[in-house]
Amino acid sequence: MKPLLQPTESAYDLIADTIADRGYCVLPQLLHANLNHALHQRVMNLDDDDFKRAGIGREQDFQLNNAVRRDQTRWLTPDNSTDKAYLDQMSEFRLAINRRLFMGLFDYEAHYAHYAPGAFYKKHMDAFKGESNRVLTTVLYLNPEWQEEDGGQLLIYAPETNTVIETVNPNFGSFVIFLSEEFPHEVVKSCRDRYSIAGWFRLHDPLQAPLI
Ligand SMILES: O=C(O)CCC(=O)C(=O)O
Ligand SMILES: [Fe+2]
Repeated sequence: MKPLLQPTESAYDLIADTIADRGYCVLPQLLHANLNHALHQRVMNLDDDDFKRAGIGREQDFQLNNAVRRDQTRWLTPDNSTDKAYLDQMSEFRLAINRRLFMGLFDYEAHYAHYAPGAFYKKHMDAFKGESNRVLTTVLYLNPEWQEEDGGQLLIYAPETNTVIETVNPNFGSFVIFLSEEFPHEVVKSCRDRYSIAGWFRLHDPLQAPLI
């Protein structure tokens, strides 16, 4: 894919200010329309076999897993040109946020997620302080013509409470960013096939390979 111009510097300014202020940010659009469309094509062309049932942390217990989440996932890899275009864009995003917020974001990992009709992901945290190096979560939604009654909303809760502060419909091109260690969230039961890319910016883990 050709290099993409979006997002603009002023979009990054807005995102950084909002994260610094509230810890999360919901954008109706972020990426270039061509990239959103390419990612949509890509996820629609993946076979069921390409996806794996998602697990929770290191927990391998099927019953428990099944009660908490029912989505299927597949990691993005740079050997696919569309995945690479998205990962490159997120690399630019990472540097833009680091320049503004000095968060020291080191790398990024992301997977496509498919919620079949009836699938959900119960209230959870993406990371716990000191236990993980995931610090900033992103979600890009790839669902044209989503209707309120299709369900599948992302609910974001105020830190350490049962109060929903944001309800996000998984509309095509919408992009959500939140501090992984601060905000409990859940995906309510989806009545339609629901597609997204969930990703996490991480800090450097000093126990892993040393920095060169
Ligand atoms: O798809 C979403 O709206 C959120 C997914 C999520 O919470 C996760 O994969 O950890
Ligand atoms: Fe999550």
